[in-house]
Formats: sequence, C-alpha cells, structure tokens
Amino acid sequence: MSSAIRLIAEDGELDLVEGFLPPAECAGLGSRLLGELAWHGEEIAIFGRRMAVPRLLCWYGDPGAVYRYSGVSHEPLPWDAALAGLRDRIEAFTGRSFNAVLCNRYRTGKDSMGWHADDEPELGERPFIASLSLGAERTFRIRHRRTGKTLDVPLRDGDLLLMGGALQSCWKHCIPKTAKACGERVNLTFRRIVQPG
Ligand SMILES: O=C(O)CCC(=O)C(=O)O
Ligand SMILES: [Fe+2]
Repeated sequence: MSSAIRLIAEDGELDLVEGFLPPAECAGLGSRLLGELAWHGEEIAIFGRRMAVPRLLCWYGDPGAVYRYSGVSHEPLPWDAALAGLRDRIEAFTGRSFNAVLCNRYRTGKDSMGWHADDEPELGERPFIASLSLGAERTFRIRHRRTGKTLDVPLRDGDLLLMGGALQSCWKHCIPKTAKACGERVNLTFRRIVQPG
C-alpha cells in the first residue's frame, strides 16, 4: 500500500492512497460486492418528472444512521461482513470512525454521478469521507465553487480517496460519463452520520 498523496490543500483536503487494497484482493472483493450487496435503482424528481438515477446504489450502516438522498430518507441495512471488514481497515489507516457506507455501482461508462457536494446536514460540519474504488477506472472531477479551478483524478481498482476539512463546502465533485469502453465499477463512501434524521 502506498502512502497518501495530497491533491488539494486549499479550502479543504483531498488525499489519494493509490493501491490501498492490493491487486490480489481487488478482483475477488469486487465480484463479491457485486453479488452480495442489495443493489437497487432509485428515482429522483426533476422539475416534477421522475428520472432514474444513472447507477445502482445501496446504504449500509449502524442502526439509526438514516441518510437522505434522492429526496428520500434511507434506513441503513445492517453491515455486510465484507463492508464491515473494509470499514475496520480504513478506520485503522485514517484514525477516523465511520458508521455508514453509501455504495454506488456504475454498470457501464453511461452510468455517472452529477455535480454535488456531500454537504447534507446529517454529515455535520467539515465531514471526513473515505471513498474506496473497485473495478473499472473512472475519472473523479472536482471543481472549486468560487474560482472554477478543476482537477481530474483517475480512480483505479483499490484506490482510496479521502475528503476532509472544508472540501464539501468549497468544492463540488462528479463522476462524468465516459465514451471509453469500460467495465463495472463499485465505489464505497464511508461516512459518519452525526445527526440521525
Ligand atoms: O463514485 C465515486 O467515486 C464518487 C461517489 C460520490 O461522490 C458519492 O458517493 O458521494
Ligand atoms: Fe460525493
């Protein structure tokens, strides 16, 4: 495992740990999560029309770690063993604690996540979020809200991306669609819900 590389140091911190998980572990773990987790689609209302979110997702965590996304409150599913094992390792590495994980599954290059910040009230001020990627490489794009400064970070199998400080209030991020041939990707964002609601 390599050490963290600081990618952003102003108005929040963004750190990348390339190969946090060794390649030998990634393939098995990726297919286990694809098979085991309770993947489902979601819809969001945009201008009164219901639209399918362009990816699959699921939410696991401690009882009470309720999270509101796509306009709906989500009760967590109880920790899956593979997810709990990863949580423990990421907690040991970062010295932070997490009580829930949002899992996103990008089936093809057409699946994506639009511009957003993880700044929901239940994450509290200056949330610390650890994001583990498995499977196909995708680009994580981050843009400063005021200056427009933009950075593209390739996220590969086994990489761990850490977001902290004021990052969510000063920057937005997304996973753009790609026209490149690309396999499935799973991303796990470990979070701490501080204010159940
Ligand atoms: O898939 C990714 O790498 C990003 C996921 C993300 O931004 C989120 O879950 O909030
Ligand atoms: Fe995010």
